[in-house]
Amino acid sequence: MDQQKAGSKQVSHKRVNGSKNENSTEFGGFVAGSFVSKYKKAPEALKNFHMNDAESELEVPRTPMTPRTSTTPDLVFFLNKRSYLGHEKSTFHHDLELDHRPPTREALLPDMANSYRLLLTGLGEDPERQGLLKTPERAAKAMLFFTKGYDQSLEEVLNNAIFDEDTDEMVVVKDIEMFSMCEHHLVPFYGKVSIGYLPQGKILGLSKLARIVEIFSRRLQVQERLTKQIAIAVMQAVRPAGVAVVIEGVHMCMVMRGVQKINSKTVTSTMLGVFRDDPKTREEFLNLVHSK
Ligand SMILES: Nc1nc2c(ncn2[C@@H]2O[C@H](COP(=O)(O)OP(=O)(O)OP(=O)(O)O)[C@@H](O)[C@H]2O)c(=O)[nH]1
Repeated sequence: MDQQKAGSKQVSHKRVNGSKNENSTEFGGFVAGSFVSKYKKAPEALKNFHMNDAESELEVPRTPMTPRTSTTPDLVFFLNKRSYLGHEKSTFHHDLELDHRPPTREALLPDMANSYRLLLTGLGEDPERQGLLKTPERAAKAMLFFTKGYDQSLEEVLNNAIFDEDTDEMVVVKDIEMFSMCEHHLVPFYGKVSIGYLPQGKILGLSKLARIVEIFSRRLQVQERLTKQIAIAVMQAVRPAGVAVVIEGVHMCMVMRGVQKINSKTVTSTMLGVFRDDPKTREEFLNLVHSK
């Protein structure tokens, strides 16, 4: 993953004419209703599952909140439908491509693989032919990797890499590579994320900005929500005077199928706090993002 981020650039730049507005963060506006109310119809195990406070605060409407199976044996049982397997017994444990911590969703793999087997049959393929024999398992693992962000929390990812620093200069990390999955077609969209914030006494470990991108991009997404979630997470992590996020994305659902526009790019932005209120601060950020 670190290799993946090798192309990202960090810029620290003095703020010019940026006025602070302590009361202007819009962060609270995105807080959605409780987890339980979203899963009213879910089985008991799911209803009783509690996200940690940090993550639930980050949720915006329509965000899928996949339970984190690592800490909830009952939930693993529910998802696995057959029996609860401790992680230590799982044959997938060392095989899974998740790099952030021991895999937690391996209990899903058999059911997911069966679904892929059905899919292959639906396509008119023979899942028993040699080339496809292991495809359902491979595809299931790949899908878990593409959505590994459901298994991550902001708190864990930040790992306390928040430092007291007497600075109010703009920090920008730009061109962070991003890979996500379109929630409408289950095909990838990818692009670059640029994040800026104006610290007020606290700064964030630089790599953590890229890790925040991973938490929210490795899910089923729409680009608008992804942009907003990243901004809110940075706001929550260091309570800066403002956060700006710009994403430029290419959606394979518009390239490989459908309207088939191979050169189109989608640009989304979220501006919070001083970036929203002060045009000069916003302009400074956008200039830094667009500079070579
Ligand atoms: N706003 C937004 N739309 C997205 C995103 N990803 C995919 N879409 C759109 O989701 C829409 C789904 O539209 P539908 O008409 O229900 O599906 P469809 O028949 O597959 O649409 P076409 O892609 O136009 O063929 C399409 O317009 C996609 O371009 C995203 O990140 N943000």
